[in-house]
Amino acid sequence: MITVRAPATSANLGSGFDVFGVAFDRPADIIRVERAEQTTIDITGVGSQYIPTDPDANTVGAVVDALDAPAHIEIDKGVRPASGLGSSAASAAGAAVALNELYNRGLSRSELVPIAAEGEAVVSGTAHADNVAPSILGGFTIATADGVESVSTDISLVACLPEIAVSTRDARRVVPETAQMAEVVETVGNAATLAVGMCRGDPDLVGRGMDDPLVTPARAELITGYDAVREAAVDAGATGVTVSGAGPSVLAVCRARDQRAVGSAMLTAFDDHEVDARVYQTQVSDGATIL
Ligand SMILES: Nc1ncnc2c1ncn2[C@@H]1O[C@H](COP(=O)(O)OP(=O)(O)O)[C@@H](O)[C@H]1O
Ligand SMILES: N[C@@H](CCOP(=O)(O)O)C(=O)O
Repeated sequence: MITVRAPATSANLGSGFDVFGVAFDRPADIIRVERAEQTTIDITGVGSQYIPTDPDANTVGAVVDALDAPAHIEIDKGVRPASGLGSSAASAAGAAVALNELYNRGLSRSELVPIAAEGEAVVSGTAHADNVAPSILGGFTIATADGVESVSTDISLVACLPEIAVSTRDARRVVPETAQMAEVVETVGNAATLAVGMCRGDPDLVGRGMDDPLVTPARAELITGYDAVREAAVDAGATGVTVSGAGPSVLAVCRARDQRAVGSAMLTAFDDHEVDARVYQTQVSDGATIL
């Protein structure tokens, strides 16, 4: 049996829609795989009652197919589904790393990224790799059609997960189909600023680079209290705030010393809108680990 811990992730970071991602140190999914004639899936943990065990509907099933690696797969969910914290991706990433090991396929971590992304196509309709890339490789990742880059960095994060469910499939429907050239120019500038900030470990640059005039405003409408939560986080010291992935989690970047205050301010702002929430104080961390 092979056991893998695959972390939660936050995709987009505002200006890097479908491209940027970061790995968290927690929460995480634990994936256990054993060789079998036919693939079967058992699921426990947070939100497991909402996740299909049919391999054709679960993100790990697509990974089994892509690696031709039938197995009995146990998924212990630490990452709540429909959270904006890469729940479906954590399982797919963990399964890709575990099955590659179980069947000695010999693929590199980078080569496993497009394979795990096939799992995302099952649930969201698009094989976007911006969650599976950091869950497999760790760090800050840039995933494009031509490959994936990963940078280790020391950046503190706060993710606030409200008791609201937003499916990635639904949240992709609100993304505008066209953009004005001025919006494209602004987004390119912000994305470049963010990437430099990650390389330098500079929370001010990262926060400045998270602004996005295209996707985030449409997604924010799906999150009760988003504007108040954003404002509260900034007042408490966050250098940047955006929707985590497709939402409903809200992601803040800050200095380590401000993490507690930022988290507390975000919780209070959601509470003011009668939304229960929980907070993860985390930092950009390693990818999937074979235990
Ligand atoms: N292994 C899995 N883990 C989590 N969700 C899964 C898994 N397989 C399929 N799903 C489905 O994917 C959807 C959640 O994925 P998604 O909407 O992308 O949310 P998240 O942002 O948390 O990844 C749910 O409908 C869930 O049933
Ligand atoms: N780029 C995707 C990311 C979805 O992330 P998730 O954590 O919400 O699954 C998108 O924005 O649709």
